[in-house]
Amino acid sequence: MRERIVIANWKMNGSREANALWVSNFLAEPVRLSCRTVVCAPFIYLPELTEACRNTAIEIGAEDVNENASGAFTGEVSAAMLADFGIRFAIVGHSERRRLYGETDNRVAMKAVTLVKNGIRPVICVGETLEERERGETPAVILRQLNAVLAVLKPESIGAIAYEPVWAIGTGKSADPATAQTVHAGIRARLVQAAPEAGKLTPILYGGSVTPENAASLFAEADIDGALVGGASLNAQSFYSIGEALCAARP
Ligand SMILES: O=C(CO)COP(=O)(O)O
Repeated sequence: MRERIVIANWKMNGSREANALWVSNFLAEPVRLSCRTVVCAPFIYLPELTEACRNTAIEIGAEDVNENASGAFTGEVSAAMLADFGIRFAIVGHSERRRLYGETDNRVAMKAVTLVKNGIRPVICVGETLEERERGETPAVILRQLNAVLAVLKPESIGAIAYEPVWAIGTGKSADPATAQTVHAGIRARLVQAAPEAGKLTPILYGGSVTPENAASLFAEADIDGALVGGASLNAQSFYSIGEALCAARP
């Protein structure tokens, strides 16, 4: 069976005090979620969060990584450094990184490779802009982003693919479940083409204005195996509710 995962992407939010409160609020929920639960946070908080979540159901991930092993890259963090702190997941290719910092498909693929080399599961984001969708380019854009990764990694090395339509991120306008499922099915088909067995097992997450209200309808779709949650993940109870919806949809 495919793994189910909910991932919080806190982006550039949080404080030591707010993070500690988040963890205690999440752990105060009486039932432990049966799906994998990951919190991706800014680099500086990762060691403290890792300690706070040791022996709990929460795993800690990074929001990005540098593609190089080490050297003169001022301000950057390598995969080996993340591994040194026991980090098991990292997001790469988030649309904010692609758009604001000019990350190319190839650079995203290199980041995924360095993570795998260091035993960290890459969560690879793909997604089209509104203009690309309106021009009917969604399948081609997703395939281009996915192919760059599949050129250097086998599907079994990919921790998860996250489909995040850029127009749905932070807008309150989630993709409707059928629209998301169509893209997820296309991603699944490409993964299976690359590896007939392993491709069936790669979790494909949806991200973009996921809330406790719309989560269940998204998770009812056959190829939506979880969520990458931004805004709603800043509230521990909301993020827990999204996890609950996933566990209920795929017991
Ligand atoms: O970018 C996202 C997660 O990586 C989605 O953000 P929102 O859930 O705030 O739309």
